[in-house]
Amino acid sequence: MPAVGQSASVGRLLLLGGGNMGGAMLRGWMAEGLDPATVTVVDPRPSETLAPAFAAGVRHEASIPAQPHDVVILAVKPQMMREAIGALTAAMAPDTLVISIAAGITVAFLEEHLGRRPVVRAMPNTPALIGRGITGAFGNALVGGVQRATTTALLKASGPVEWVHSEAEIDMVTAVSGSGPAYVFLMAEALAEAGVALGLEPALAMRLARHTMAGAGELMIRSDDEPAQLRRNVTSPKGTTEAALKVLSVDDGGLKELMRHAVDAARRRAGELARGEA
Ligand SMILES: NC(=O)C1=CN([C@@H]2O[C@H](COP(=O)(O)OP(=O)(O)OC[C@H]3O[C@@H](n4cnc5c(N)ncnc54)[C@H](OP(=O)(O)O)[C@@H]3O)[C@@H](O)[C@H]2O)C=CC1
Ligand SMILES: O=C(O)[C@@H]1CCC=N1
Repeated sequence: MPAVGQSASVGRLLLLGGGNMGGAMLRGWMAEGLDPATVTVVDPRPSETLAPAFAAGVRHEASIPAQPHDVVILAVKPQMMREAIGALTAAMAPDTLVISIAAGITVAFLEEHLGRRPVVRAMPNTPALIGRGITGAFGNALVGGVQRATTTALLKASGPVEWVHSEAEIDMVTAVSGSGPAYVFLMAEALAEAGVALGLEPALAMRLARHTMAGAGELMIRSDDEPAQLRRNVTSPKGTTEAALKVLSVDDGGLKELMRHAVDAARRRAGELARGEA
């Protein structure tokens, strides 16, 4: 799969929503060599982090331009989607590929408002900001090999792309990896706060927590061992880790059960967003 900058098939690209995720994706494409002149960002108030992209030649529009694009990426909040895509068909041809990253927004909703066309639901996550994300993707029946290759070329600038077989799985991906970075950051906050409670100086406790989370994360990616084995490697019999893990109860309930509840709440929330609940 060529990098997006070498892919001739991407064509003219319209990014609707230049916020956190839209901006992160745009920076990834530019880092991979995508020609800035092929990209238009539509956002009345785009993130300031997009200023270098605009300076490099990415076009900025406050409203949807009436010129057809080959690929449209929807990166506005789910609650804004209906309003934001109202005039979008003016920027599309019948075969324009639509890629939505909005949590909960269904293929059926997009087909209803944009017509029957190739539609991909994708779910990236914020480590995309540093090219270390992971994205789940699902395409409707009109997404064939060409559209799949274009989508993969665009999404893999943020990290690996995992195509799933059913749309329901996208809500599950959202709950696990889309929202997942927040769970990791909460764990870092909790670890640092626990260190402070023991008596460590706060800045030191936070450095210890950040590096521990980041180092353990990197080890999980680079090691051939499963996370459970990496955990066992830290846990000396009758040692300090064992004492802590008894409190976290890793094997029967505890953190694992809490995580199941949390992830299920995220998945159910995706369903509420799909039903248009605020
Ligand atoms: N943040 C995350 O971790 C992830 C988010 N997502 C999904 O990505 C999407 C965007 O999220 P995120 O980037 O965090 O949100 P942001 O609020 O950072 O970005 C959305 C951008 O869209 C702009 N906007 C609002 N209305 C319109 C409109 N009518 N036309 C064009 N642009 C508009 C917003 O402007 P203004 O701020 O002025 O309203 C903002 O700049 C969401 O659907 C979310 O579900 C997916 C994966 C991870
Ligand atoms: O919280 C949200 O709804 C979005 C989708 C996944 C991560 N952030």
